[in-house]
Amino acid sequence: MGYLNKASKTLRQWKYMSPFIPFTNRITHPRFCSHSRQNNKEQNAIDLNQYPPELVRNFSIIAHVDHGKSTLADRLLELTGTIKKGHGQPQYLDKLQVERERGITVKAQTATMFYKHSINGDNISDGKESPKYLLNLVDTPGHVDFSYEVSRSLAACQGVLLVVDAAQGVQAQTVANFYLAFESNLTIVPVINKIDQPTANPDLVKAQLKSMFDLDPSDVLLTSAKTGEGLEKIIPAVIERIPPPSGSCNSPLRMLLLDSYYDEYKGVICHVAVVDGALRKGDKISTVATGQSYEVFDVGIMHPELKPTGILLTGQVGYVVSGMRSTKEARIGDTIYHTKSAVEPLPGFKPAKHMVFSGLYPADGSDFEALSHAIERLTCNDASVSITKETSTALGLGFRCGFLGLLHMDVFHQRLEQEYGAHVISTVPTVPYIFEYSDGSKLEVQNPASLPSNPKQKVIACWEPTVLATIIIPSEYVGPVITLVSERRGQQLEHSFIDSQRVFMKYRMPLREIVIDFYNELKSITSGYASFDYEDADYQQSDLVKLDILLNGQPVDAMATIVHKVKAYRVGRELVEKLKKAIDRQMFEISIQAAIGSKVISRETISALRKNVLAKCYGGDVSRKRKLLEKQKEGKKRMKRVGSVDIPQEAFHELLKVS
Ligand SMILES: Nc1nc2c(ncn2[C@@H]2O[C@H](COP(=O)(O)OP(=O)(O)OP(=O)(O)O)[C@@H](O)[C@H]2O)c(=O)[nH]1
Repeated sequence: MGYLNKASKTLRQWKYMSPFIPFTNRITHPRFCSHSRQNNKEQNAIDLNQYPPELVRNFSIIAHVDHGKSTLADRLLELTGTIKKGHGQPQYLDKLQVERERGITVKAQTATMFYKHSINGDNISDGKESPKYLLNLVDTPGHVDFSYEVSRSLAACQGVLLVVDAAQGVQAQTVANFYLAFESNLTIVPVINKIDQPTANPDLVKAQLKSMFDLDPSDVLLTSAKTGEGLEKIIPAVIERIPPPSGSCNSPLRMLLLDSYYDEYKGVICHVAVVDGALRKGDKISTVATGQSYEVFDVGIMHPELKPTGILLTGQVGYVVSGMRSTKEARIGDTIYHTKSAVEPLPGFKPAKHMVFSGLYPADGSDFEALSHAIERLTCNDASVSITKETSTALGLGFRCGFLGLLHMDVFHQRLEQEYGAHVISTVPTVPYIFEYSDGSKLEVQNPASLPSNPKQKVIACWEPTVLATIIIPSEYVGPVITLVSERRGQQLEHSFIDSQRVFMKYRMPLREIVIDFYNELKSITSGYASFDYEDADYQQSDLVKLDILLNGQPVDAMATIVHKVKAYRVGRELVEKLKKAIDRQMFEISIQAAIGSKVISRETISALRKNVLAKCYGGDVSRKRKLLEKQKEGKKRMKRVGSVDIPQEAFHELLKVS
């Protein structure tokens, strides 16, 4: 997290505080124009014509979570004068609330910097100045759920700074990110950061980098983004080791669409990398996906805020504002070209793979329209979520959403609540299963409720998605970790020592087993020392059953889940026990049952009793009584009535914890 997140947050805050100005009025609106006038001045200041591809370097900072990417990015921005010194430390107050609270980066951010440097004297002996380089830096998220952001960012780069914490050494996301960069043929500049820490052991980390990735210890840079030690060597290394972009200046324009978001004043803002040719303000451009033509109203760089330059040239990374009305028109990975000159599309990206699905319903059924609006706006800035409408007998109208992982799902919920004030109930996350029936038909199931409990056709086979999981731990925790992973049906594929104290393990595991609480458990049994990463693998055949939850004999579709047969009894019992604790006593007795088909496998009963919120309120303080009743009314908004049973929102949350 760092200044780059702050810059995008400021832009978004400004957007939400301002009254809506229709798109068509934006170009002539006084506020828009004064912004443009100011930007025109800046436009004069930066002439991108001075930066042919050989003076451009595009690089990402990649690392395991918390190894210091964003802090290092802040320091590089300060060093190049892109931001003022001192911005780096207190930036927390200005970041996205969700990122600040969790201390993680969620979205990759790009910034352009300028730096004077001479490579081996660069023939500047006859009094000429060192050439100035244009550097595009991309700060990426570290968490596994957002590795899609990392792989997209790498498409605009020719090299990476692979940052490793000097005390923690190589961790699971270091391995994953190294291979992402390596497979994309990028130049890797290894950086050992946090050398100021008392437990730092750079020599050990150098040895790990050599043994795991064959990186030469003499190429490793040592830094402390905190004290500033060693930072001066980073940019020269970027310029000298990372090659310039290789596109052709004389070919027709081809730009890769890296990301897009919606701004109420400017409309859709696309982040692009110019692969070939040049783009100018006023040009007519089209996208390969839609073929629609747009005029370029504004083009520039992120410095780190949007700075118009009127032009973007081969190898440069920047932003484009055209007449696009929705981010749906700006498909990430698409190729943009000059409308009149047809081009061969760029390879683009693999589409984001949704690993986890969950239902999202308004806590108060009458808020469906508001939730729908909030989701639509949020997905404009997070295109990696898939959304389809669905209906639940228990919860009414809602949405089935696909996420990149559980953290991504949590972040999406939190942003819906914090940025749009939407109160939602989410159903137990599930993974996409495949069921095959005796008539040969196959059904992909993203919502367990859609699977008939007593199907007409016999199920002859079920498949579940698996992942290749990487776990790195100190050797003393090997025993407990092996026990945990085998309880979660993992098959060991690899087990090796990184050095004398740490072990690298690779498993094939069912995705379902890691989405629910696996990482927390892994952290807790290893006193927080384990690091974990996964990539998706194939489907495997598995013995799966649908587990229904019934309240007073009525199945609650939103609580249905699919589990492995051997775990069904334990999961059924735990679900029923959790629900018993979470549902308040009501005026009548409530039976809670878990069932497979028509067979009940677990049951609990909540005895009848009215919860009297005024019970502890002695005497006649009317205002206090009123407050309690109001609070109860507010609480009821977050209740769902299934049949005659009121289910609090927390009951749905409790179900998320049963694996
Ligand atoms: N001692 C020390 N702490 C550092 C250094 N660099 C970063 N930190 C601290 O490490 C923590 C994580 O730093 P970030 O820059 O947010 O790490 P990150 O890799 O960007 O984290 P994610 O984006 O969530 O993956 C913060 O508390 C930083 O202040 C360093 O060189 N020395």
